[in-house]
Amino acid sequence: MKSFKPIIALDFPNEQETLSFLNQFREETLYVKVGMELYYQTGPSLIEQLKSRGHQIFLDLKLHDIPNTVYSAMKGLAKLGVDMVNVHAAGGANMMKAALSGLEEGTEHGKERPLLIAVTQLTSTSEEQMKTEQLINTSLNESILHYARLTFDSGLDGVVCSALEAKIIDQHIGYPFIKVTPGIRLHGDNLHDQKRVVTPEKARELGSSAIVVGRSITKSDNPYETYMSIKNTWEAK
Ligand SMILES: O=C(O)c1cc(=O)[nH]c(=O)n1[C@@H]1O[C@H](COP(=O)(O)O)[C@@H](O)[C@H]1O
Repeated sequence: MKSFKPIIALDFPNEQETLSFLNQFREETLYVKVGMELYYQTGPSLIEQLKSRGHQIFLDLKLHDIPNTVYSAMKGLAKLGVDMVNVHAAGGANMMKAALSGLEEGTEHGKERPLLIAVTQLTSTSEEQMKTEQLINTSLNESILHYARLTFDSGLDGVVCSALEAKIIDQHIGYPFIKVTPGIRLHGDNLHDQKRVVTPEKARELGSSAIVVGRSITKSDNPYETYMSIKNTWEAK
């Protein structure tokens, strides 16, 4: 199974804040996540800078549109040479297959295709919300497993879910299938927007392939030390 460093979510509003945050890490090469907040302000030029500093990149734009649009968008994103991208599994099997074709066709000859994963249920969603707002009348785990199966059958590399669901996915879906898990909180964190949360230790125990950590690092008093301590815990497998 591929092993990933903890992925730092660079949820910043501009390039300046992002680079000054990264400067604290000196020579350390990181796996970073660029999401909508940052990418919509900085676009491909920031991606180039991150690559030139040696960082690996998860470009988290969560595409969800008709298959043709997602195909064309992915074909363009493949040219950025990032390591991982994502879609929403709720877009359906045809959309996910179109995303994969776009990526395959857009990847430069001789280069590796970015990994493609699909969001199952956002980690900010509770079972109650899923039932009342999405009108999905199964358990949260059933819904996540259903989306994970659809993702696997569509040929993608893995899913985004909470580490709480990693085991059930492993039990029902063949390997290798990546479980990228945000919703990571440290003891003492005072952040309450995510609903399905676990600590890095617990995520490791539960079989997560990669943890995504944002504010617990970016808003900490000493981001470098917080990151290194999470990394040490994560790597003590
Ligand atoms: O796709 C994601 O990365 C994602 C999916 C999900 O279900 N939940 C989730 O929190 N994320 C992202 O993971 C990061 C979590 O940030 P923190 O809550 O600050 O650790 C954010 O950048 C979210 O956009």
